[in-house]
Amino acid sequence: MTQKLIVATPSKGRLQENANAFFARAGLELTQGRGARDYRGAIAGLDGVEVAFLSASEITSRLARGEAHFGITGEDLVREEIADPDSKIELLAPLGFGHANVVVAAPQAWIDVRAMADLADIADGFRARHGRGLRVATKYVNTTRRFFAQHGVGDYRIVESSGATEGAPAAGSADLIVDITTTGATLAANALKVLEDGVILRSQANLVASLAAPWSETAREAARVILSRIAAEEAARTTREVRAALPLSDETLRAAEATFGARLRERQGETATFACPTKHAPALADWLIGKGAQSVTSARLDYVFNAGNALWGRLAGRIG
Ligand SMILES: Nc1ncnc2c1ncn2[C@@H]1O[C@H](COP(=O)(O)OP(=O)(O)OP(=O)(O)O)[C@@H](O)[C@H]1O
Ligand SMILES: O=P(O)(O)OC[C@H]1O[C@H](OP(=O)(O)OP(=O)(O)O)[C@H](O)[C@@H]1O
Ligand SMILES: [Mg+2]
Repeated sequence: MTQKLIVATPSKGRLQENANAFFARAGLELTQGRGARDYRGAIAGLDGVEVAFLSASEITSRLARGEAHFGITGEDLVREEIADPDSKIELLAPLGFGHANVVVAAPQAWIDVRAMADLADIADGFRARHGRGLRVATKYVNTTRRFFAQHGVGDYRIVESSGATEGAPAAGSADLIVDITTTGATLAANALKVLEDGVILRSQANLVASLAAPWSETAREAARVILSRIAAEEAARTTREVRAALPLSDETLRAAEATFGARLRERQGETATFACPTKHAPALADWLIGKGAQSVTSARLDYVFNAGNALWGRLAGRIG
């Protein structure tokens, strides 16, 4: 049987737009089935691929069950929803969007509680005074249990909350919360503060591969092609082709590489073309002018394909 490669991508929420842009940059055009409610699609020009449009949380559980080969989801969800993630999935690449911290936050009015150790200290007295233990509102149940155990906080109860978690302390349904935050605006609006050592995880969206999925020949070949495009786009984005005419000694070339990470790609007469990390291209240009170049150009590249495909190499090593 030819089992297609299933790629799961967010169909709603914070990650959707950025995930679409990520695939588009890599030259992978996602097409969606007829109705707007159809959650299945394809990638233009790639036969062995089926795309599933799902929520980030559903993507995570399908990766764990091996019902999708690739998925885009937040690391926070991977750590929360998958027991022993290292054996079930591979985080192939952080994607630079969907940044959010999972944090422990308490009412600002709790002036004696600044750090996790203070929380451990008040937990016992809290029961004596209030006749019950601390209540923590969260949807990150497993993450909370692990983190509280590491910090010696034992006497508490979790109140599961799937929405408007930040409102729970003011509403009286919990004493503190564990939730995700980016700007901190929602916490501030609810008069909550993050404990000093209360950042549990700095999360971002990742390209995740399932180790449990059926890796047929068809799925492998499609995965190899997709990962080579993704790697080529990433290499292009992080590289500039910098060109200048000037006399170049071996010593100058060595200095360009050592100082700016710029490697000579081609030389024609006095004109040299360097492949330079994007972040160092302006400094390299300055430096080349200092060495006698009259003008320096820097050009973007669409794709840089390399014979070795490190992303695929890593995945292939794990799926055997
Ligand atoms: N404020 C935020 N800023 C950036 N990324 C976030 C933010 N909130 C959540 N995320 C990331 O996006 C993931 C999905 O969250 P999002 O709120 O978009 O999901 P959703 O599809 O709306 O589902 P839910 O209804 O459970 O919130 C989170 O797990 C996290 O990785
Ligand atoms: O720190 P901030 O920038 O204020 O962001 C934090 C908020 O963003 C997310 O909610 P979202 O907007 O996704 O709504 P939801 O709770 O309905 O998912 C998260 O659950 C927080 O409530
Ligand atoms: Mg949300």
